Amino acid sequence: MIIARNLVVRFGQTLALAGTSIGLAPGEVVAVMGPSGSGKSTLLHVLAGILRPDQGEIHVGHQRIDNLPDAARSRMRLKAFGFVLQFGDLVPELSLRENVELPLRLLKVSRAEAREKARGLLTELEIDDVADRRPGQVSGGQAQRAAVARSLVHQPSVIFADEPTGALDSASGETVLDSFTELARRRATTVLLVTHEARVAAYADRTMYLRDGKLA
Ligand SMILES: Nc1ncnc2c1ncn2[C@@H]1O[C@H](COP(=O)(O)OP(=O)(O)OP(=O)(O)O)[C@@H](O)[C@H]1O
Repeated sequence: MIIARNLVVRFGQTLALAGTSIGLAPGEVVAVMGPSGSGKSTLLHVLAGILRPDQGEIHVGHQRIDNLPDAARSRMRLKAFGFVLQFGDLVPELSLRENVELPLRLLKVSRAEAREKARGLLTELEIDDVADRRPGQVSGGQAQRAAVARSLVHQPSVIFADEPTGALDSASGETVLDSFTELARRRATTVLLVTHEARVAAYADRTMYLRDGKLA
């Protein structure tokens, strides 16, 4: 699903990625672990087309993405990728339901169809009873489950998750990870899971270790 070769990213004197190559198969859940500053978030941002590498190539399916113009990369991100970040990153003014519908609305799916697709996921993630509340009016675990629903609703080919349960206590973190990985596997969605916690990486099919910008 994703093949990246010899990725190099520099921030001034810092070599954040030092010639890293990685391949993710369709439907695979892969964890990337490593100490603080080892380049995990940089790798995620580069693979997701948020950050352009200084060197190297990234292919998603049959398309090379690292050399696409910004507008084309943004469109591809919206269509083909989903994201779950540490603090959910939900729009605070919208209800959980509207947050989950958002990727579909941005892709010009009708309101009725977006509502129907969101409804299914809100039910599966057991947050349908709080779906009309805003992120500030629900628990951290419920908000993270809404972020998971939002990442899946447009059936992306890859979901990028950066410390998705880092802000939760371990019990709510496990509930979120259980449903996230179960739903992603059922839909054969590839997941790249960045974490420094072994108990989070345990949900993946395979774990890769980054150290000083290189995969071990
Ligand atoms: N925008 C930036 N400007 C300058 N240096 C940066 C920037 N982003 C990352 N770095 C540096 O690049 C290296 C890799 O950072 P990165 O955030 O990818 O690590 P990480 O493994 O995700 O760390 P953590 O687990 O602490 O989030 C670090 O040395 C970091 O200080």
